Amino acid sequence: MFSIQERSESPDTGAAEPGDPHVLEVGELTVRYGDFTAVNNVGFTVGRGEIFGLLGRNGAGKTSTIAAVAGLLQPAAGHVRVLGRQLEPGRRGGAWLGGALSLQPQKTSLFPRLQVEETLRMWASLYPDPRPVPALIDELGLTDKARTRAARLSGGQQQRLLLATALVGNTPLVVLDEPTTGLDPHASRDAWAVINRARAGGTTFLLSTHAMAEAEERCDRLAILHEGRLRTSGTPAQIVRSLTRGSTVTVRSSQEGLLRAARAEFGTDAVRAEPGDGGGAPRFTVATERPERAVAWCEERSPEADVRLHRPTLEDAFLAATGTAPAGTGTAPAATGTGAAAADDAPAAAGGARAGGGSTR
Ligand SMILES: Nc1ncnc2c1ncn2[C@@H]1O[C@H](COP(=O)(O)OP(=O)(O)OP(=O)(O)O)[C@@H](O)[C@H]1O
Repeated sequence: MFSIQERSESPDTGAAEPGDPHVLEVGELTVRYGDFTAVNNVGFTVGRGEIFGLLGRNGAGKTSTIAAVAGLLQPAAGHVRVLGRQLEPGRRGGAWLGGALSLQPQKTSLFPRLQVEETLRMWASLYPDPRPVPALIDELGLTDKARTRAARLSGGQQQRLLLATALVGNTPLVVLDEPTTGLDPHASRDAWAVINRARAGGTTFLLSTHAMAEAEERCDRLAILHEGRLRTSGTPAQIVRSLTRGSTVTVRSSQEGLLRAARAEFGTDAVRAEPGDGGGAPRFTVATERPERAVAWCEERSPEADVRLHRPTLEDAFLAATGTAPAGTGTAPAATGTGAAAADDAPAAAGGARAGGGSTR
């Protein structure tokens, strides 16, 4: 999280240059704090109307990247272009104030004595073409709190107010740092509905999140940062495909000879005995492009077996990209890169579209 207190008085935006398809272009971005490099040569682009998510472990450099994009800190190297216009070196927050970009502030930036509506009117006054405040309050489910002071809101309500302060600017690019953290599932869904409506109107989003399921479902493209470097980027499906081994069937059974029979049926490379986990019967996994067939085979051979099908998720890919994945999750070694996962032909077996083409570095 970050503060938005540092900002320039001088607007620094301009129309996108003809032929520039990107609302945001980040190139070779490096952010240092003293001797420490928090962001190391990171580059990505975000197209008009996209929702682009930044993922990474705590301390990976997401907030530092966002702060540099918003012009809140001066990068040690690299460039940030918003609507085709490069932020001038040394100028902080220029694009933000000029109406090209708005940024979700952190909770400590709320004035505790200002009411919800007052807060939003104050933020709206900073932008050239703000959204109508009452409608936004309604969209975010804060109508009955419109005259409540910020300090009296619950944590989740404050989070919704912060999202509203970013959206009220009606800017082409909106930057959100963990927008749904602390929201209950209903509020989170409402927040995404608001984001999606803004996107349908042409707004572009750059956001950071730790919510893997949300990122997989809601973001058009993602970048995973690891220790300040860009580990991989692409659509959620591309990233899952490039970093996981495809679907895995886990079988727990004491039946004599089942492991040997499974190896004969599915191949020795596909069947892996798993170390004992203290949970009773021995386990093995079958990595397969046709998991339903493997499930049916195991259940027929060993009716008492505990057979579970695991389709790879973005969380598996994230774990593979940023650390060690637990056994049996079907993750491929991180270094295997694009195309490591086998495509699932059967629709029921597909853990998402198998688009391919994600870039893994
Ligand atoms: N002002 C600062 N001075 C020194 N080091 C900093 C400063 N801000 C961040 N860092 C360091 O830079 C690294 C990246 O921090 P950053 O806040 O960008 O990570 P993050 O990915 O947003 O993490 P989180 O998910 O925990 O919010 C961390 O090691 C952090 O300690």
